[in-house]
Amino acid sequence: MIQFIDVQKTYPNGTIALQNVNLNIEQGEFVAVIGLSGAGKSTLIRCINRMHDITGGRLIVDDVEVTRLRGKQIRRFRRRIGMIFQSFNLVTRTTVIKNVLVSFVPDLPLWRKLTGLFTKEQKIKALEALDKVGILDKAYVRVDQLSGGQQQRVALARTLAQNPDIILADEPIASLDPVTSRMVMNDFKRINQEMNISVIMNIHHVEVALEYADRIIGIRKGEVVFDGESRRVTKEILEDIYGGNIEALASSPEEKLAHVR
Ligand SMILES: Nc1ncnc2c1ncn2[C@@H]1O[C@H](COP(=O)(O)OP(=O)(O)OP(=O)(O)O)[C@@H](O)[C@H]1O
Repeated sequence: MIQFIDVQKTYPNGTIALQNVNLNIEQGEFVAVIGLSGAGKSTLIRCINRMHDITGGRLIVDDVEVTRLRGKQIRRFRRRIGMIFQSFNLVTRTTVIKNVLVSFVPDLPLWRKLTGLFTKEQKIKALEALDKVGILDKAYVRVDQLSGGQQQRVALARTLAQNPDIILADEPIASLDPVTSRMVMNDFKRINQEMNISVIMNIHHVEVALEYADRIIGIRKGEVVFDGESRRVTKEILEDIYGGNIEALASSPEEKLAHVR
């Protein structure tokens, strides 16, 4: 379980990114964090694996007080938490399988990871992870020959090979077209349901968030202004989260917000 207790985050320049955040996220939940640009979505997600340090309150992940972790403890802790970025963060000039194998040697320098020798067992695990996201046939293809959606699946496979309890996804579909976005979201959903991995996703596409996530956390100016099941989200709630400006959410709000009552 992930617990935010009165969490505050103020950046060194004085920007208050999070305030009074209280949340409990159970193992296996699929949570989407939504809100305007600058609301604090990324900060909230990145505090969970200590990419950012909170400046007030407490953050507890499965009984571990995250702020108390030091050095190696942080690295060990992060191995249980996969992270997916908008930009995929892959080494594009090498093969898919090498990118996945990287997850087995998190503490080595990059050049060792890429030249490193891996055991048969690790290779099998890497191939299994690629199979889970449907790109086993691309294992020996160079990453720069893949589409954006396929690259995001490689990133997902790399995270899966790490055997995480939690996957944090920071705008994972922001650079993908709508069809590919759905394929990647289907992967997230399947992984969440079949492997009971918690997914906490920061996402701009409200209609996708409502369709795929079980729970929505709405953030405005660093505060949680909505926290509840996706099916309970109404236009009024969206107006509250987005400061009354839901037309700005989409070029065609009627279509995009079709799931909202
Ligand atoms: N490293 C930083 N130093 C100072 N201020 C920051 C830093 N990172 C983010 N901020 C500020 O903190 C606030 C929250 O930013 P954050 O990136 O969490 O928002 P967001 O909701 O994820 O936005 P977006 O959707 O545009 O990515 C913003 O005002 C932002 O300018």
